[in-house]
Amino acid sequence: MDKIIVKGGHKLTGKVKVEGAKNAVLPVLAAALLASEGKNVIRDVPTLADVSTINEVLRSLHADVQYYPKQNEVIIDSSMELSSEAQFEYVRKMRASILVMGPLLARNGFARVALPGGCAIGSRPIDQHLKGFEAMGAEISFGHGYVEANVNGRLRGAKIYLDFPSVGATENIMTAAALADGVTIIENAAKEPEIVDLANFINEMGGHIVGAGTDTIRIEGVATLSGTVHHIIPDRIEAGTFMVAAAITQGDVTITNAVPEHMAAVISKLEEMGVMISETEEGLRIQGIKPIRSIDIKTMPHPGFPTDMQSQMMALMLTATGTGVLTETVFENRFMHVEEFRRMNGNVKIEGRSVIMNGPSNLQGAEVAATDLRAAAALILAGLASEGVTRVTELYHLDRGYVDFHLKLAALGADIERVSTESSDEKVMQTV
Ligand SMILES: CC(=O)N[C@H]1[C@@H](OP(=O)(O)OP(=O)(O)OC[C@H]2O[C@@H](n3ccc(=O)[nH]c3=O)[C@H](O)[C@@H]2O)O[C@H](CO)[C@@H](O)[C@@H]1O
Ligand SMILES: C=C(OP(=O)(O)O)C(=O)O
Repeated sequence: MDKIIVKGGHKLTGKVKVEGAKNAVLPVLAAALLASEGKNVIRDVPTLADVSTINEVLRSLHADVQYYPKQNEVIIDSSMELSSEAQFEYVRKMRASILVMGPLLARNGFARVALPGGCAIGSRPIDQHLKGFEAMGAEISFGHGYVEANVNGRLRGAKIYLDFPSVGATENIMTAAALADGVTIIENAAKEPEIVDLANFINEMGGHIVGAGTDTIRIEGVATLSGTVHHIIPDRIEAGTFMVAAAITQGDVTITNAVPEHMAAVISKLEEMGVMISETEEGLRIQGIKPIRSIDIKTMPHPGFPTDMQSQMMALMLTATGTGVLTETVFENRFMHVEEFRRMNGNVKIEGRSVIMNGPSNLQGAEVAATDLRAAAALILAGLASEGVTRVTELYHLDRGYVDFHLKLAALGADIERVSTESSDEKVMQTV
């Protein structure tokens, strides 16, 4: 098992490039199954554990998947007859495996997918996905830990109102509707940039989708979709994570390949704390200052403040002066990292769906365990600003969503390394 060992107290400076977005590439790779002709070539694919997992899911469904991690490219041929079953071993590893359900139902008229169940951040039901499939004429049934959707003939276009703008439900319904008979309207749809990327990809395959990025999406079903070449958008959460890394070390970092329009809420909240942010020719420049001000934040669906930046922002808020309140409204249980921050001497307490911080905390290095992938990044960020050495374990969470995180931080000047727990390298760091 690996560990990241970070010694705090170094200002980060320099440039860092963000990868293609994890939350865009997973739905796009799942949606590639819609193509019954030609091959899909997906570019700017980040080399993440989740990408390997979705590739395995697609292969288990009999698609031909060629992965070229060094070229950041995946080529998928899904023109053959596809299997309809996504097994538990994949869905358990990665919830986004549920996103094959829409394409399979559209292509085969039948899909059987293991129920994802809960995870470290909440119960995460899929009722809104299923409500959409049902409205399009599918019959839903459950048994032996699987959910099945079955349609007699083709799916039919329908008007679907989502009770909550769920990202996954919007994506699954959009892919199912892309090959349905007639027009589907999704109301109260999710508006995340990753939804727009998916709609663009489907349109590049020959689909007819308008309105992605607004709360009403109109999908006119087509008879067939064909392979295309698609570039994945940059990862706004990875970019935000490096913005916090710059701010928490009072550093001066330029982030290249970020799309500022995708990050308005994060930029605005960092500026409210006193962090200086400017758009330069090279990218987004972040200059941290000390002291920074405490603020209040509430996570919301896009364009609100993203829940996937909540734990990283909490690390920064711990170093701010005054009282700050961070409220999580998207997931019911995304505060597992709070106890780990307390182990680092963070002055933080949970009250219902909010966390209250009285700062600045005098953060101290400690042994901590990542509880989900953003928590993994957040604990490392807190380590950058702590006195002494922090050791972060359970790094399989980090590997789901960050490419070479410690190497990128080291290139910016962080004192950080990743060791296997069997390694004696750690002893060298323990002397500091
Ligand atoms: C692979 C991917 O893109 N993951 C992202 C996606 O997850 P995901 O697509 O799972 O997130 P959703 O937007 O669907 O979930 C948001 C909330 O809605 C609830 N819900 C969702 C569906 C449903 O049918 N019923 C229901 O009650 C969930 O339990 C959760 O509380 O969006 C989340 C919210 O921005 C991000 O944190 C995840 O990083
Ligand atoms: C919660 C996340 O991802 P997933 O939906 O894949 O668990 C995330 O990216 O922070």
